[in-house]
Formats: sequence, structure tokens, C-alpha cells
Amino acid sequence: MTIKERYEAAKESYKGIGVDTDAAISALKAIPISMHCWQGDDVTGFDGAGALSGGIQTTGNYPGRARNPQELMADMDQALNLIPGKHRINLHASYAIFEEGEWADRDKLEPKHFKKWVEFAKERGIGIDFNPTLFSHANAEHATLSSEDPKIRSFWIDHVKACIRISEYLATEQGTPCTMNIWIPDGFKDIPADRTSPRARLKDSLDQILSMEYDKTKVLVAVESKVFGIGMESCTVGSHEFYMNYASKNDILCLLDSGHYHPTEVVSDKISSMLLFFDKVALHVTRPVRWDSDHVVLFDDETKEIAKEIIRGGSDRVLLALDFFDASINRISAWVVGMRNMQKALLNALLLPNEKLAELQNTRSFTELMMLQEELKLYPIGDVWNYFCELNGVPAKEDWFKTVAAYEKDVLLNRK
Ligand SMILES: C[C@H](O)[C@H](O)[C@@H](O)C(=O)CO
Ligand SMILES: [Mn+2]
Repeated sequence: MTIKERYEAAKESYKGIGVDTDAAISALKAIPISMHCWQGDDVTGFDGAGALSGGIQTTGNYPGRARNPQELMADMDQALNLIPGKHRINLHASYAIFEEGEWADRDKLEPKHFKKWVEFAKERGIGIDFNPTLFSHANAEHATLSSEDPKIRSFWIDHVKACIRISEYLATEQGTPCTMNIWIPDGFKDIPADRTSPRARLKDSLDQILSMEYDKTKVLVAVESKVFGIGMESCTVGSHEFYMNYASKNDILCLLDSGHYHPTEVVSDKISSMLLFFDKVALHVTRPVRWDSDHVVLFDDETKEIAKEIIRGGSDRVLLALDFFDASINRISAWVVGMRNMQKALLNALLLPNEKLAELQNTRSFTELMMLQEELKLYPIGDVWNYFCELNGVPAKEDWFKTVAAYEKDVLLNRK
């Protein structure tokens, strides 16, 4: 049977439970995912301001890491060409591209330093999201926006303000809003004596940053919480409580990273609550293993649950991005597996009879609800996914891998 024939058979199965597969694949095509550039080069960046720091870590040393903008863009192209639909790319400020002989420190970055990225995105009809980089820099050795040193704090406040101007430029150039996500590594390795003062300084820094004039329809500022980092095991200044309160009181976005909570906490259970109080919520979908280890997103239960909450809450209210950096495997394969798995999870949610399931819950018909949710797991989503890939001109099943393997042999392994 062809992929189309198998799809037609699957369509009949889903029709039997009131699910329109044509509508599902149309809805999926309309959901952009922001693909993080930093998987391509192990979060190295181009500005040479410092080795990876901030309590995050890549593990592995797989050959072929991108070493410059040309290689990173080529690798991102390879991945994007194997992912169905139109997506976005997510940049960090440390990926500024300078002209020959030019260089600017983080507090002096300008829109022109991202002109080449705008050209790259425009040629592909994709949008760009942005992140200030408050790590991998001498001024981030101890703390950044919560620093007790006013000079350090001022440097990073200026950096984030520069990033708001860059984000506004990106949004203007691309014609879609740019999500600008602030994550800071500030925290304490051991039990702090004063949790309040650093948090009060962080609040003041953010107040200063947000006091600047900028177009709030173009730049969607988000703040990303975390519960610990390597070397910051006892306390992170930007905790979930801090940012959820700050974002709510200052009309900005809260970003939930699925690796940033206690091991038994799940982001899937937070999304509905956030959407009851915020217009939108931003996500970094990753896969924590034992700690915030940023493993490649798999088609696993929590990713499926996150996707269900995105679809049930309204995908237009969720700014969806991925965040992982696995240096132990081919980095293009990591992007493709992670992005396609996020799409599969979204498709899984779109192919559920969600209204029927909710009705069973609301009538406390939990026996039937359990039965149905379990039986649905074996409905032919794969046949719908493969047809979605074919419709969007990318290889179905595992057929994409031979392209990545050839690129690795012809290009990546020659990067000595
Ligand atoms: C590179 C990103 O800014 C980083 O991964 C951040 O989003 C994070 O999740 C840190 O743990
Ligand atoms: Mn993150």
C-alpha cells in the first residue's frame, strides 16, 4: 500500500471516533516551532566572549560541530529541509555576525550584527526569535542582573536593552513578533544567607530594562525560570515563583522549560493554569534525564502530554520552542528527531477526540475514559504522520536519515 492509501484507511478509522484527519494535518502545518541554533555548535556562539558557562553543559564530542556562521546556517538548512512545515529559528545574542575586523561586546550589540541572520531567514520564509546571552562572558562569572556589583548589573541591563532593540528589528524585518526570552544563570552553590537581596536586585534590573520604549506588539519579552544549575545547586535567583509573579505584574511572558523543575514536577500540568491567567505562555520543550540535561526531545509521554495541553489550550496562545544540546550524536539528526517528535506529539493531540474525552471526565465516567485513552494509543497515527511528511515534501518514516548520513560523510567529517 502507498502512503496515501494507508492514510485513507487511517482516515476512516479516525472518522469512526469523530476525528477529521485532514483538519488535523492542516492544523499541524500551521504550528511553527522555534528551532534553537545552539544545538548546532554546542552553545558556543560566534562572539568568542567566553567558554560555555552558567551552569549548563553539553556532553559528548561528536565530530562535525559547526564552527562559524556559514557552517551553522548550512547545518540548520539540512535539518529544516527534513522537517515538515515552516518553522522559526531561535538565536542567542552570542551568535552575532560581525564584519571583518569588527567586534562589539554584549552591551554594545546592534541590529546590524544580525543582518545576515535576517537575510538567511527571509530567503527561507521563516521567523526569528531571540535570547540575550547572559552567560559565557567574563562579566557573568558570578552574577548578572542580580549582581551586587553595580557595574556588572549595568553592563547586563544594557545588554538586554540592546537585545530588545535587536528583537524589534527582527520583528520589523520578518513581519511577525519576536519572542525575546531572558534566562540568567544567577544562583548559589550552597545555602545562601540572603535570598531576598539578589531577587530584589533582579527585580530592579528588569524594571529598568522594561522601562525603555519598545513596541510590545513586536517584542514579546519572556522570562525563563530554573530550579538549579551546575554550581548553583542550592538556589537560583530567577525561580519560578519570582518570574511567574514578575511576569504577571509586568505584562510579559513566563517561559516554562520542561527541564527546569523538580524531577517529579511536569510542565504539562502547568500550562492550563498559566493560560487561565496569561494571554500566552512560552515553552522550552526539552527532556531532562536525572537533571536539566537537555536531552533530545523524544516522542515520550510527557512530550505528548505537553502537546495535548498546547492543543487543548489553543496552540495560538503557546510560543513553542525547543531547547536541547546533545553533543554525543550527529547534531543535525538531533534537530530533526527533536523537531519531528514535537510535531508527532502535536499530531497525536490533534487526532484525539478531545471533546469526547473531556465529556467522559466531566460525567465522571473514568472507567470508559481510561479504556478509551488506552485504546487510542494504538490508532494509526503513523500513517497520518507519513502522509503529512509526504504532503510537505519531506521524507516519511526513517527515510530522511540517509540524507543526514551522507551529509555527515561528505561534510561534517571533513571539519577537522
Ligand atoms: C541556551 C539557552 O538559553 C538555555 O538552554 C536556557 O534556555 C536554559 O534552559 C538553561 O538551562
Ligand atoms: Mn531553556
